Amino acid sequence: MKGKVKRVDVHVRIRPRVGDEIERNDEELVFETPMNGNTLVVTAPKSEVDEIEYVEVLGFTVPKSKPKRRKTYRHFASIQKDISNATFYASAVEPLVKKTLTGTTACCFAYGHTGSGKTHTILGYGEERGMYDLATAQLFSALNELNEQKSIQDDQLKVQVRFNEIYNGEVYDLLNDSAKCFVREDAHGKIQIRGELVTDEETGLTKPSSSTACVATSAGELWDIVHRGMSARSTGNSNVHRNSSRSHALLELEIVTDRILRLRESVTQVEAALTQVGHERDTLEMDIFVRQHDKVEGKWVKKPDARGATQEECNLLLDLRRELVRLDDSVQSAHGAVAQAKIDGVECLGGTLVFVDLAGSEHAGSANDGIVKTEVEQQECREINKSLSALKACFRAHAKNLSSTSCYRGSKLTLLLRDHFRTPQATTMMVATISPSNVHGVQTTHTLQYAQLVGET
Ligand SMILES: Nc1ncnc2c1ncn2[C@@H]1O[C@H](COP(=O)(O)OP(=O)(O)OP(=O)(O)O)[C@@H](O)[C@H]1O
Repeated sequence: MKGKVKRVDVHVRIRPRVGDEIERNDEELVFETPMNGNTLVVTAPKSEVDEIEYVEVLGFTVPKSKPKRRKTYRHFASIQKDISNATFYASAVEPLVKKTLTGTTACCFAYGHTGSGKTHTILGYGEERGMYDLATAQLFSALNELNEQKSIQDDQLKVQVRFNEIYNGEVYDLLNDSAKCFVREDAHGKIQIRGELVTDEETGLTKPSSSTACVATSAGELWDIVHRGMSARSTGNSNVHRNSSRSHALLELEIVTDRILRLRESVTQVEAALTQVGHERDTLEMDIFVRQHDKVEGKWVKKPDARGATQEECNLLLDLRRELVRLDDSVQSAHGAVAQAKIDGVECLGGTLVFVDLAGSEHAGSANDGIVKTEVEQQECREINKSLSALKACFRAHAKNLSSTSCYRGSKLTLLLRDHFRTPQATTMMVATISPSNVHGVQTTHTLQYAQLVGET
């Protein structure tokens, strides 16, 4: 059932009936896959509401229009029914891990309504190993082989993990007790997730703490880190009582070495010093300016008797400006050292695999869809819709290789994904999970409509 490979591949995964669906003996939707398996035709079972009803319109008796029982969805890379996780992995995720091992970025999205099989696919259950597990096993098997040829400890390949949750337009660090984070663009246009401002006791420099990044040297260690994040996701923190099905979870796995991590830390240190000195210079220049001017009707007007800066101030300004130029050079060379270490290292260094578990598709309807919702739930709906629309626009930009970055500003989710999507040769796939039960027919329609829009990019 495999189809053509595109930059954004959408795989539909249909699970068997489970639990209540079997007990209630739910009727099943009929799935057909004509046209090389890229198209899915879904037919709902016939029911009483399908009996033709007649209504009076302008004095004429006409049949009442009904929602169609048979719907067609196109543009899928594959449609897979009742298959094991291992089979799904081999066809849809293994190629992404291979891409990561060439040093580029691969993103894997999971979308579907609550209970449709996202967790079963991504995390697995019991004997059924999930995508995280199978992917990390494949990653570490390749890294261990490469590490055997490396005698220097600093160059041993490891995996750096970041795990964040986006709920109601805010970002939370799942590896730091769900602490709230801030998304910023640094001076080089890179997206950074930052925590609160902290003062370094040794240097006295104030800098934002970065979001937690844990380093794993084996698949077992990585699995423990992922589990820690998953349990933070299900419990939330004391300030925010959120429901994981209404949030997006973003797990980033990057291939690194101690050498790269140390060089990056030195970049952060120099950048913090640059910011501090820049701040001192700006404050001094502003003090001089304010002393020389009066504010008249909202405008700054130079005082007739304004005196220039003192000799001491001039000297200090000169020193600060010289220091800024020196630090700017240091930042450039620190960045250069990181880039060089990547070039000197193995091909896979910097390769990144990103898993995104999207909010349940049942929350992506209209905030006022007739179902009674609290104000918080309506706000959650609006945020989910906003982020999914922005994501769709970014998939489109990604597929067309567009250079514009404006679509990524549409939501925190897309802002966090921006650098991944824009990595040269980055690839993306989405798994849309659905249940065969007719009871979930409406949610299945939502999932497939969104999946089709993404697939046609
Ligand atoms: N492909 C599958 N084969 C067999 N059972 C499955 C499959 N997918 C899901 N299930 C079963 O269906 C049930 C619901 O699946 P799962 O928990 O993965 O849904 P979910 O979409 O992650 O829901 P939630 O958003 O609540 O976490 C589970 O008992 C799971 O084992």
